[in-house]
Amino acid sequence: MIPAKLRERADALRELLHHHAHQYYVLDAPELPDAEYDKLFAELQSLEEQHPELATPDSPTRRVGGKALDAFAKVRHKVPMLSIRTETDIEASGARNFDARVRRELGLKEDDPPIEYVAELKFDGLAINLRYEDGVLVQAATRGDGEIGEDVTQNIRTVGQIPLRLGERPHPNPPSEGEGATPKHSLSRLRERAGVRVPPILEVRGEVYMRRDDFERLNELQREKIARGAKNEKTFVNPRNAAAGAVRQLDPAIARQRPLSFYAYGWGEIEGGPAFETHHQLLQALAAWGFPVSQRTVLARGAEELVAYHQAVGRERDSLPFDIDGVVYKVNSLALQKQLGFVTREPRWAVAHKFPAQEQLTTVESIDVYVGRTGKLTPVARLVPVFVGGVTVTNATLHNEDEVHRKDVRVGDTVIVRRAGDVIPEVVAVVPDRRVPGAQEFHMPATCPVCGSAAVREEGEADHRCTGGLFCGAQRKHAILHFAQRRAMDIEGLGEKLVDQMVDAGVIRVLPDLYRLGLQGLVALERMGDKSAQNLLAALEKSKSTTLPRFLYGLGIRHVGESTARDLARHFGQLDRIMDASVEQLLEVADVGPVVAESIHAFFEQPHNREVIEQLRACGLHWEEGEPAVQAPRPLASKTVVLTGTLPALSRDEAKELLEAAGAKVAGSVSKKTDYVVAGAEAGSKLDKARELGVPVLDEDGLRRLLSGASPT
Ligand SMILES: NC(=O)c1ccc[n+]([C@@H]2O[C@H](COP(=O)([O-])OP(=O)(O)OC[C@H]3O[C@@H](n4cnc5c(N)ncnc54)[C@H](O)[C@@H]3O)[C@@H](O)[C@H]2O)c1
Ligand SMILES: [Zn+2]
Repeated sequence: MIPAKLRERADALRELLHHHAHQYYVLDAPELPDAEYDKLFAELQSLEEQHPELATPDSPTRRVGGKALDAFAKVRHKVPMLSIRTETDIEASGARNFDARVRRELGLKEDDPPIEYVAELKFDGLAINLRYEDGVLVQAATRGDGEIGEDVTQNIRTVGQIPLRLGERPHPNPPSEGEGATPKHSLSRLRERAGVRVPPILEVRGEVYMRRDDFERLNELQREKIARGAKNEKTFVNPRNAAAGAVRQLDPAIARQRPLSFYAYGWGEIEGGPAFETHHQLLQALAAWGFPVSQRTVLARGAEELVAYHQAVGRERDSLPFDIDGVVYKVNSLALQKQLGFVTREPRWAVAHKFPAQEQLTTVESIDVYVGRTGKLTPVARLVPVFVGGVTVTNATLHNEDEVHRKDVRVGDTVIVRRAGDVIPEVVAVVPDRRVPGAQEFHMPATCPVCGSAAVREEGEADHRCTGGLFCGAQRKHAILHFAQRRAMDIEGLGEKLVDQMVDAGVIRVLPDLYRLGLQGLVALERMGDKSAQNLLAALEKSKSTTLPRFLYGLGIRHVGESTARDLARHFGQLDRIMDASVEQLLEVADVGPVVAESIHAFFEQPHNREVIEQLRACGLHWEEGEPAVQAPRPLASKTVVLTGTLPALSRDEAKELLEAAGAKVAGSVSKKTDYVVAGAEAGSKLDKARELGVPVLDEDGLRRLLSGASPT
């Protein structure tokens, strides 16, 4: 009799695994990290092995993957698409266990020669079966439950690396360097061999995946869309998920925008064509026919070469441009593969040997806000330390306030953390049913946690920024470098290395410290010779005599580039007038819009920024000041004008320039908001529209009267 407790546990596990497999395979929306799923899976597997009476025919341990979605046409695979047994022991013994098992099953003795394997990367994407008839791609299908998959041909056709037609030319865009390029040697060798013609029926199997850089870019794009208020958009938790979502997308137009890649590693039905003896020969043929085959696929003899491969790939894993979750060993000889055969859902001749998981569960201890060198505020989750992607992670970025709210991350939450490659660790999702009661929603602070200046978020921007650029400790190095650059104060010899050194040594905290340092202070710096110190002092002295536009630009106010600095200087004449200008007054400057005006205003509103400017003046920085420019009359400010047809004397551009100089906005189409339409010869639909809406219509004379401020009619 099996204890009721065990039976209940097995039932509970099956239910849990069913749920999570459905989320993962069918909905592309996993709720748990793979490592967590694997743990539950292994627990059920061992329960069922110890008590075979517990097993049910529909147990997740007996099945491959998920179910095909009804939205897709179903494809019955000619040759089932199986799963691969996972060797969970991530140490060397994983490879040795597999080799020993294979040898045992083949009845080999200890002194029999080592078995030859093909060792491959285990790409973390989505398995696809590509069917070619007479060299033409006719169908692409997902694995589904292994027997029946989904027809995703339309979407797969958008993947550039998948050849649509074989044999005529090499595949259209071979991956650039390193990974993914078809091995040259095998290509040429195969071309020389006789009988490499493409079989009339050929099913190629491989992994559709998304490169990490493509994934990061895609998510960045998604975040921007969400920041701009797009509904129904989301970020993806990992490249596998993004790839699976793209392939199983009902709209091929969307699939086309998702950058996918492909590696071939196997085959299904093959009819006609050359005969192959080994897995490796077939891979080489696939490469010759134009499929991307990984250059990291190697032949290995015996267990120790598998161990070496596992270790070598493990070291390289972070620097690969895509995610892998392990390596796969396959018996090379097709005859031996046949002899070994299959168990329920997996071949006996292959095994997946995993690496440490790149996603793990942990808890958020606090959410801190980090200030970057340009003043950007980034919320960062401090985590209970967790081993993920091969290192211990203690914090993870949350990007920005919207991201925190969208993922709804709160202090105390259990979260999935991902660390892959050299990308900074990220909180990808919260596990909702593990939320502690009373967990508080996160809010971005209103002030910079480093310097206390106001933190603002501009319209249409996702990020909050510190406005205390001149004073903020986080922005110190950046502010000094910006100030010193050639187009600003032009302090020769004050480069990045020196600024790092000065700030790190604590001799410079704010800009004016530069001018107070003196020879002694400089020479005290490591690696600073007398001569360089003298030169730097001279450069600093020289920089004191500058111009208002240079100084303004050097302050590093957000959105104030060189040309805006010039416009501001010309318009106001004096620094104090700029510092005291209201947003409305700033808006009067040509080319200064609301965002720029707000930014300038916010900058000078920070007392610390003003202090720094006063100190700089006290250090002797000076420039010529002038009177504010007399503003040209702008009789057409806030008017909208539409031009149509050909005017007798003025070209379209000239008319536009005159109108804009008078403050008018020149629009491309007529609406109720249009104040005037200026119509010349052969005016078309715009003129009709103006009449229809009752918008006043002027000729060139009328335009001139309008520009002079007189009544146009
Ligand atoms: N997070 C969750 O909730 C959840 C749920 C279900 C499954 N999973 C994850 O899915 C995985 C298990 O399932 P599976 O059956 O899809 O895959 P698997 O681990 O059994 O491996 C088979 C798959 O590996 C892929 N593969 C990559 N490189 C290959 C190569 N060189 N040769 C052959 N195959 C290669 C193919 O897509 C193939 O279908 C586990 O990692 C599990 O954690 C996670
Ligand atoms: Zn700050």
